[in-house]
Amino acid sequence: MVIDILRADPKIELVGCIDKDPSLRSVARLPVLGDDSLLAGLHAQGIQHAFIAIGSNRVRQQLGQQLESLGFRLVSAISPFSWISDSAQLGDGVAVMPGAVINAEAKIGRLSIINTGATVDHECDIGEACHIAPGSALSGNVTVGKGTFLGTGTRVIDAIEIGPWAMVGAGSVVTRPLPGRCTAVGVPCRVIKLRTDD
Ligand SMILES: CC(=O)SCCNC(=O)CCNC(=O)[C@H](O)C(C)(C)COP(=O)(O)OP(=O)(O)OC[C@H]1O[C@@H](n2cnc3c(N)ncnc32)[C@H](O)[C@@H]1OP(=O)(O)O
Repeated sequence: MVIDILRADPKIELVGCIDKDPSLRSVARLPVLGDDSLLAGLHAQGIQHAFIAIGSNRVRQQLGQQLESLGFRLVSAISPFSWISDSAQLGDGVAVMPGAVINAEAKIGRLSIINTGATVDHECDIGEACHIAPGSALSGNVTVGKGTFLGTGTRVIDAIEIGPWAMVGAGSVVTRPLPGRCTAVGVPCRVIKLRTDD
């Protein structure tokens, strides 16, 4: 999906993917150049930009720090079929997939994913390395802490606060604040686990 979006951007020339699987030759017709050990050399050869297309919020956040410490700048992959308000603010390295809508004065933290058809309404504040899965709908003034995952079709009523590294099950309707590092599911959404991991 990210390759499709980046290919549609005339300012971007894709040179290849990095992957830890040595048997992988290409992804969506883009060659796999090798594993992470190539990164420093690629940067030295003049490749200045990278995008991290990894689903795990924690791994994406860690790789973001690693790439920036090597000197890469993180580009964003914004689908031309999404809609983003002029007054919204997006951090570096975000993915905004087709059909996503980001409304007025919303903030999207670096390395977050706003997936297919998800809507983030006015003045929402989404932290770093979050994933708002397909078809989710966040009403106005919702705050989502860093690293949090909202499963497919999550609904959140307005002005709710969800803590960092939370996991919200697909189809949940969040009507009360949720603590950090919880797993919560259902309609209405209830906490079923408090975790120590990210
Ligand atoms: C483009 C893309 O593909 S983006 C990826 C999109 N992916 C998703 O949206 C996946 C979302 N993931 C889920 O909903 C998962 O079920 C999770 C994260 C909530 C599961 O968390 P786990 O900690 O593994 O929970 P587990 O599977 O053990 O289930 C615990 C209980 O919650 C229930 N449960 C799990 N998910 C849900 C859900 N979405 N809604 C309601 N109940 C649920 C289970 O039935 C189980 O109930 P039981 O104890 O009565 O049997």
